[in-house]
Amino acid sequence: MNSIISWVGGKKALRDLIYLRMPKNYDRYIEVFGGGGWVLFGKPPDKCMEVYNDFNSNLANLFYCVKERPMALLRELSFLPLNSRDEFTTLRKFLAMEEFKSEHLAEELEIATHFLKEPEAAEIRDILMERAAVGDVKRAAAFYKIIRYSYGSGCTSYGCQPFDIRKTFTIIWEANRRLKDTVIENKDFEALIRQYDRPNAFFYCDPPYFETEGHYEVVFRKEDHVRLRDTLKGIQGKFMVSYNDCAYIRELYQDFQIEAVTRINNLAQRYDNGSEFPEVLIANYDMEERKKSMPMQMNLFELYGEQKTVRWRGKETEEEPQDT
Ligand SMILES: C[S@@+](CC[C@H](N)C(=O)[O-])C[C@H]1O[C@@H](n2cnc3c(N)ncnc32)[C@H](O)[C@@H]1O
Repeated sequence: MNSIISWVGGKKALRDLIYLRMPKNYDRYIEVFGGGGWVLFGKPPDKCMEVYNDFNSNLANLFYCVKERPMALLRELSFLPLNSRDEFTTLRKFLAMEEFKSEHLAEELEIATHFLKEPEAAEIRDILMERAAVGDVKRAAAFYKIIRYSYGSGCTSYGCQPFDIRKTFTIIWEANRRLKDTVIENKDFEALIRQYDRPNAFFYCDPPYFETEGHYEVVFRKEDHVRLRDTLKGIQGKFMVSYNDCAYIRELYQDFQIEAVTRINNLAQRYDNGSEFPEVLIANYDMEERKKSMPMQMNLFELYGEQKTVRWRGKETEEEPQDT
């Protein structure tokens, strides 16, 4: 199925290539940089443990509410018609907390600060803030509308295309069923990977692309690319990372299997028919293992957007001619 939202960097166009390159066996699937969750939504639920994570608390809260509070979310959405720029601006302010007042939260924080000494007070404040971050139906509805109505789902400018949000209710119900057994997390990638790492874990990582980090609300610095590589380097489980194809990322992951793939560039496609975007898939296991165990005709999948394969042999890499 499709995700309930478009998301900058969403992997709709790449996900068939990704499924083919996943490990044959794993007993927990963790989507570390969840975003719109396109890869997760496109595959049948894993029988094993499945985790969706994103450090953006609005996103994690939205998916949490779709999973746990679908009725309340739908009620909130149908009470909130939004078809004008003014309403869009109001919702943005609401999300930026400029107009968001949770009386109970404020009171709880005040009590914690008044009656406890530091560092205990800080610890309790963190717990309260973390709890407030998920399960907030009003915020989830506002965020969902912002995405649906903003230009290119970028959440910053009004898309000017009036449409009835109630038409999307069916997909919210579908998503509710799809997420039934999925754990929703709102953590920084390093804490998440450490928490879920086991020998049979599989982490799919789709971080902000190198030099396009600014497209997201959550700050991702250049050092974070190195921190991600270092975290993954030491894990017991398997990982796959998707990135834009560039020298910096190839150098950073030179000790792993790197495969070049291309997909249609959705934005450029509007102006330049047929434009493709070069990307890489990187893994600490053999990405061919699933394909090798499939019947020959499955290789038809590879006709989609594939340029060349770089095979990984320990530290040595070797370019192979294009698959035909
Ligand atoms: C390329 S997008 C993921 C797109 C997703 N795969 C999809 O198909 O929709 C990258 C995501 O990483 C999230 N992110 C940024 N910094 C993060 C961090 N430190 N830990 C976890 N997630 C982070 C962003 O909020 C963003 O949603």
